[in-house]
Amino acid sequence: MTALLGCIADDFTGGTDLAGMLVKAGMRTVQLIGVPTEPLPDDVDAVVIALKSRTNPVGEAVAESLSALRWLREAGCRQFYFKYCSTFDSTSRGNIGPVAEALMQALDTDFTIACPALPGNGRTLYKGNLFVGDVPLSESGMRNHPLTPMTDANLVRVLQQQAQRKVGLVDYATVSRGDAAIRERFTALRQQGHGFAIVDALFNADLDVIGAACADMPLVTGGSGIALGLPQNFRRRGLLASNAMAEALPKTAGLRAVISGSCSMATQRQVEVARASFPSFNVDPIRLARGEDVVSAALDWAGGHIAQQPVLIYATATPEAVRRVQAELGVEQAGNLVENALASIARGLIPAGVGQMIVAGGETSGAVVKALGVKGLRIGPEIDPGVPWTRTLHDDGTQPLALALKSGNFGSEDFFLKAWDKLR
Ligand SMILES: Nc1ncnc2c1ncn2[C@@H]1O[C@H](COP(=O)(O)OP(=O)(O)O)[C@@H](O)[C@H]1O
Ligand SMILES: O=C(O)[C@@H](O)C(=O)COP(=O)(O)O
Repeated sequence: MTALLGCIADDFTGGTDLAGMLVKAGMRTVQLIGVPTEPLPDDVDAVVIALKSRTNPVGEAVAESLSALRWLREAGCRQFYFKYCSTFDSTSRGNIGPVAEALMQALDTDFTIACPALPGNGRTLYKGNLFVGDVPLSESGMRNHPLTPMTDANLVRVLQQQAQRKVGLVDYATVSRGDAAIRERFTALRQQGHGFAIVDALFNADLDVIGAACADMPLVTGGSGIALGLPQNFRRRGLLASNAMAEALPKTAGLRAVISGSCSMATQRQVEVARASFPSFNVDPIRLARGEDVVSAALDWAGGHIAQQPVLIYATATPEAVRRVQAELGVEQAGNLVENALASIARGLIPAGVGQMIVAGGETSGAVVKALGVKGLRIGPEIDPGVPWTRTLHDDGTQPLALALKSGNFGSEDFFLKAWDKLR
């Protein structure tokens, strides 16, 4: 059987978030890192190609996404999904608009939705405005994001800045009337020349209805939430069995480490809580910029602790501290220095016996997964909404690693403490 749903995620934590949702909805799912060269395993219903294209130059992001789409089409997928962040992380240049438009053109379709709603994690949309918990996006911690600060909550406006096609809205009054009403509104928007519909959603039940309304769309774009509504479309058509065992993973042994490069508010709190429970090492960007060998220092330090308990290695800092560092080093250089250092530390921890690793932060996860040479991930049980455990798929006979790629803003305060229990 070939895969039904082919997904392109713009970062690696976003990829596992999406893949975890699909597994929860009963699709056997693998996440592939970058555009693969090998054929797809055959016991798979959905495939997620995870790119690191969220903050790349637009041209690169478009080219990589198109190349992923080509592979997914050759693999026989019937519907395609472009996954971006539930907080719509992007800048006025993109990359959500330009990538979505390039995929639409390649798939010869002139209409799609854009819906980052994820009610389970507090991301809801009303009148086109994205809320994070109780506040509009622009008042949430995302306004201080190191790479993609989000300062406008109105997604019709945000997407319109990045897109050539007209952006319209399917508001909650329509969504609450069900999938037929949503489809009617799609038709009306399309006739008025819109290429995108931002779709309101407040509750998980809305995701099912919106998913049903998108059954015939060649391309759907959104956060991981909307994907929850898509497997049922395949089931209705007799293409997908109920797969209660979709999340089963073999056990993975080994020592435990947490690598955190996210500066999001949820991660700041998780780091604080974990620091009270296990040994921690701070990676300071200024020391990195001075050329100090922080990587070796971190690995030497870890060697002294890791046999007894999990270790935490983090660059996570407050918005004020990040601003100071960025003012001194520049946004890009600061980000790259930290990502490279954390990735080298993660690579050094494997020969030290680490077999279970949590990485916090989307860009950070991208850097770590690349440094570890991971080709793909089999998706397993959920730790918290949007964060599943995964198991690495290597093609070089290396020992598999249990890896949890945690999106910056996801997870409960005690995430780094409790996650290991799900591996028992
Ligand atoms: N102390 C710090 N100063 C400056 N930049 C940092 C610091 N710690 C981490 N970063 C950078 O901030 C960015 C965080 O992005 P990311 O890993 O995607 O986290 P999130 O998932 O929270 O968005 C990365 O590029 C990381 O290297
Ligand atoms: O949709 C989401 O919120 C996540 O899946 C995601 O993409 C988060 O990205 P990072 O915050 O950069 O980890």
